[in-house]
Amino acid sequence: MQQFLVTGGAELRGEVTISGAKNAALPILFASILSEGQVLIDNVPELKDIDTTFKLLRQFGATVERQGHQVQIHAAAINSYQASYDLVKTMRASILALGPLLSRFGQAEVSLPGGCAIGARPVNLHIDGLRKMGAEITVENGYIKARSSRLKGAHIVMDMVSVTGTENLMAAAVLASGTTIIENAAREPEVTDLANFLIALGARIEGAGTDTIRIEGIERLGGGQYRVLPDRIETGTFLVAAAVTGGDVTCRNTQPGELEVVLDKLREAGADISTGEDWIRLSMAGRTLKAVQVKTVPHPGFPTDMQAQFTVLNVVAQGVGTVTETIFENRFMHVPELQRMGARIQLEGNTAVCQHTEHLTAAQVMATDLRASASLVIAGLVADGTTVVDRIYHIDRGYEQIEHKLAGLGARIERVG
Ligand SMILES: CC(=O)N[C@H]1[C@@H](OP(=O)(O)OP(=O)(O)OC[C@H]2O[C@@H](n3ccc(=O)[nH]c3=O)[C@H](O)[C@@H]2O)O[C@H](CO)[C@@H](O)[C@@H]1O
Ligand SMILES: C=C(OP(=O)(O)O)C(=O)O
Repeated sequence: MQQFLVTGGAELRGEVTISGAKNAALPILFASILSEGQVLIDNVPELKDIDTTFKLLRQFGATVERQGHQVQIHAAAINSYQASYDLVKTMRASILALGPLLSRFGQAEVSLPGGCAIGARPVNLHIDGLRKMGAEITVENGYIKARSSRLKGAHIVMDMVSVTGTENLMAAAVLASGTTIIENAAREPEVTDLANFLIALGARIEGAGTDTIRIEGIERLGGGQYRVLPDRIETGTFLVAAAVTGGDVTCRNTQPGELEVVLDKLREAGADISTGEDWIRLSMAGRTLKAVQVKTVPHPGFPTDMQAQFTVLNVVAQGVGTVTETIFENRFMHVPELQRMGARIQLEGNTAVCQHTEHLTAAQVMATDLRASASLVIAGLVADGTTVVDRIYHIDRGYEQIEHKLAGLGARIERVG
């Protein structure tokens, strides 16, 4: 099994190019099933999760061709409607096949994704919404089995804000008959990106990015081209890495407007931040890093996908900081690993109370999920000695070439095994 060896002590300096957003590329790739034509998608990151999505799309019968960050998909001839457990278990976002398959072909069988390290992560909202649109759905032998004649537009009020739930229902509604209104919809930029992709293919969608989305169903969706938005979580991860190492890093090919809360928290932590249309520069320039209080909430609030990284920031910073997780019930698996590196963190319910730790020390630590892994790498960048991060297949799910990008900024990091 591969590991990262991270030797602490180097200040990160220089420029890094941000990849396309995993969490936008995944729903967009799955939603291309809705189109009878050829779809060309650009800025698709090279990630394990994207490879898994290609495998699923090919199993359904679509043709998928990738050239670097460009992907061409043709889903004219689908001949299988099943997303099997062996692939779904490696990537929960496979649930995003459900709405598009059902909406275009009237049938879908998707393995229940099950829980993961960060929580139970049920998919009841996806199922309830599709039922409201007329689907017959049973859950048997670990599979969601859905059938329908043409889906019908519906008024859906989501009980909770769900990102992939909103995406699945919005995508399904594109080919439904009549109008669908989704209330209490997720407002994440990735939801808006999916809507913009579908609109580029001819869909009629209004309100994406607000909590009420209105979709007028159409008969068929044509081909088209689209460019995936930059990854705001990858951007935030590099900015935190720059901040804790006392560095000066410019992220290129990103969108500052998607990261407002994260940038505000970094400024509050003492970083000097400047931005342009598609870049963000963070400079510590001898400034003192100060602990901050963060609480995860749906967009436009502080993203749960950034809390593990801010836990490390708070440990390195002066003072006492808190990180409160309100989205997932078990997203603190990085805490015991950071404690093994000497981090002074106490868990009080859903809050991690972080105290300034003068010296983090290298240790062998284990990645448990994607962002937890990123936080361990960041901790390794400031720890005394060489940290060994195990099970880095988690990090490969969502960070493109992280070791090369970090090394380009002066980090001492090596992939072994
Ligand atoms: C591929 C992708 O985009 N993943 C993101 C997506 O995950 P994902 O879309 O899976 O997360 P959700 O927004 O659905 O989850 C939010 C909360 O709603 C609950 N819930 C969700 C659906 C449901 O049917 N029932 C239910 O109870 C979840 O357990 C969780 O407590 O949004 C999360 C929250 O921003 C991010 O951390 C993930 O990176
Ligand atoms: C939790 C994440 O992804 P997923 O929903 O695919 O598990 C993430 O991107 O941090």
